[in-house]
Amino acid sequence: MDHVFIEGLEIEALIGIYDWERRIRQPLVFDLEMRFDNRVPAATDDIADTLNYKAVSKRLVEYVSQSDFGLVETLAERCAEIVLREFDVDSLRLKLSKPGAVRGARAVGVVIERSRGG
Ligand SMILES: Nc1nc2c(c(=O)[nH]1)N=C([C@H](O)[C@@H](O)CO)CN2
Repeated sequence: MDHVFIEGLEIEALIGIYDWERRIRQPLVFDLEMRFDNRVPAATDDIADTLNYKAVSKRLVEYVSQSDFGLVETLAERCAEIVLREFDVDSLRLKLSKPGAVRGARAVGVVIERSRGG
């Protein structure tokens, strides 16, 4: 099966469990792999037949920029729900990285895999 992907989408958000984190915005990086049959848009060459990665990115930027969760787990789950509900995607893999959150690590975060209806 094919995928459409978004790699390294950087969005600033209020995120974290510590008091100091509630007063600043931090960069987050999103990587998504969304299952989608690309044969139709390949045959028609029509953007209307695609899973439009620009539209998905725009929606995530809109949502994440105004979010204020404590855990990256919660934000990742909400983002996956939005993509599955609002776009023609049956399943996806989403990696949410929080760069610089742990000294010595380039990034920390979560990877989740979700499908419609489970
Ligand atoms: N599994 C998680 N562990 C931690 C989280 C988190 O969201 N999920 N968050 C923090 C702090 O906010 C941290 O990022 C501050 O450096 C710690 N552990």
